[in-house]
Amino acid sequence: MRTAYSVETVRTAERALMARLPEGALMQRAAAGLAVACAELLGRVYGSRIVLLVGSGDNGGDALYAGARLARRGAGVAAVLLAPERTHAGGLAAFRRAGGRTVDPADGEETVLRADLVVDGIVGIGGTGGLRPDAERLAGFAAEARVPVVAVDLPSGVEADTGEVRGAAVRADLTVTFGTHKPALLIDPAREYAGSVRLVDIGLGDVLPEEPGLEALQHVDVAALLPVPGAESDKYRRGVVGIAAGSARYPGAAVLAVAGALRGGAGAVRYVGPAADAVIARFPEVLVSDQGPKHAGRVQAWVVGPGAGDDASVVGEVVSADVPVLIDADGLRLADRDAVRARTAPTLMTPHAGEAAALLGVAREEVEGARLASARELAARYGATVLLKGSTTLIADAAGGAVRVNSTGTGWLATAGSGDVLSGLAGSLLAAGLSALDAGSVAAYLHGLAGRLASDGAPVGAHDVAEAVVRAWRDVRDQ
Ligand SMILES: NC(=O)C1=CN([C@@H]2O[C@H](COP(=O)(O)OP(=O)(O)OC[C@H]3O[C@@H](n4cnc5c(N)ncnc54)[C@H](OP(=O)(O)O)[C@@H]3O)[C@@H](O)[C@H]2O)[C@@H](O)CC1
Ligand SMILES: Nc1ncnc2c1ncn2[C@@H]1O[C@H](COP(=O)(O)OP(=O)(O)O)[C@@H](O)[C@H]1O
Ligand SMILES: [K+]
Repeated sequence: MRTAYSVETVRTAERALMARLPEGALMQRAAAGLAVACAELLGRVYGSRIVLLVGSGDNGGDALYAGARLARRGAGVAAVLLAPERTHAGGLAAFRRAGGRTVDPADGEETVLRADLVVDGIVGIGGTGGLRPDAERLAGFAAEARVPVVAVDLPSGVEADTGEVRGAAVRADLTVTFGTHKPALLIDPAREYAGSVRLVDIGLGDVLPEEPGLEALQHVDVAALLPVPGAESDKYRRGVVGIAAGSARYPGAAVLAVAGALRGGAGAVRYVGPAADAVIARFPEVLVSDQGPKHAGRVQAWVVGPGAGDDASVVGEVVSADVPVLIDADGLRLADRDAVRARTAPTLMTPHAGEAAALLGVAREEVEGARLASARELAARYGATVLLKGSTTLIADAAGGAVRVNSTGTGWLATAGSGDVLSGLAGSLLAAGLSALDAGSVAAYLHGLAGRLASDGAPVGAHDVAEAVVRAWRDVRDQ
């Protein structure tokens, strides 16, 4: 499991750890890891030109100590000091002792343009808001120079706790982060600014609380959650998932949701709705009914909404069922909030940013810019687990606790109908007995991976993604 902690938690843990260690020890660990990462990126340290962008806090201190290490290995290291009189004193002294030179910000452009590597030590977890104008100017030179940029702890200018980017921020190729990931390194849009991320162990693990703010499942975690039939299993014990989806206008949504459901581990898939002919023609193994959900026979979970059109009665019937329910697409619009809140069995809602925005009464951009807060808010309002789709998918429980984040996907998944596959897949996992949080996060993980496998860098259709779920499943199982 990859985890991220909030700034407040990191600071508390750092204080606890620092109390046990000699002064400056943590910063030295951080700087040592940072220097190693820079050296690896450069390939050859001796004779290389490195420019440090140094802010007035400890983030700049890390950069200076790492710069000192690199200077001792023969690099030519220059530091552009944004606030010379408030620069980390110990770091600056060490940097100068090692032969590093300081540069006035006025000469920053020329220095940065000639660099082989730029180290962004402007601001880390102490930053708020986008970069200030003087810092933005320097970051602009680095972008212009097209040299590799290594961010210290975080790309400067992003909001550490939320992944929001409210103004200018550094775009890094690599971010070397200390002790633990910060939420911004896992959530878009900030995640995109971080480039690849390397975690340096500074000993924080022992003092961080058990529950993180954010967690990202890895192959091994997903493998442990996959439902596997035992010797005594039969199709009913494995779970039956009901799909109430599709309409005369959108029969394809039903087919795609069923396609996802067939690959999610349930023992049987029931379909109810007006697209039964299309479903059965494509998947003869599905039990179809043209009666409403109440008359469809027993299921262990329902999926309602994909391509459903305007039939609120079906959504109402499903929402009143006493089994786990996944609500997607049109179902989100049609579901009565009080009825959802009144449910006692788990509810998983799967909006994309536009649907979440409509439910929250805000603009789509607002949700896209503040994904974590939006997912949490929606979960609280509906008393449900919310899976917010997008380039990074977030899954938040109403009760709070760690929010799951998934980034296995690819932009190629932004194709019509791929969300329908996801809802069927997640519904099937719900029927197989996973909690809403686990079903949502395992489904997002497999769906994202399936998208990558199916696409391999080329366009895919949603049905390709559904078919590739089996390969994703095996890939996870065989890790
Ligand atoms: N604690 C530890 O044990 C360890 C901590 N470590 C390191 O310390 C970092 C945290 O250091 P920190 O607390 O000094 O804050 P930091 O991120 O340098 O920022 C504060 C400065 O930024 C400025 N500033 C703010 N916003 C800004 C903006 N938008 N644009 C521009 N500037 C802005 C602000 O200026 P001011 O408001 O004071 O004028 C202030 O001077 C952490 O990320 C990690 O790298 C590691 O060594 C491991 C051990
Ligand atoms: N840029 C992206 N990177 C990764 N995954 C994405 C991206 N854009 C969309 N997706 C994923 O593709 C799926 C699209 O679902 P959705 O928006 O509901 O589409 P549709 O309604 O057409 O089925 C979601 O699983 C979403 O997380
Ligand atoms: K930084």
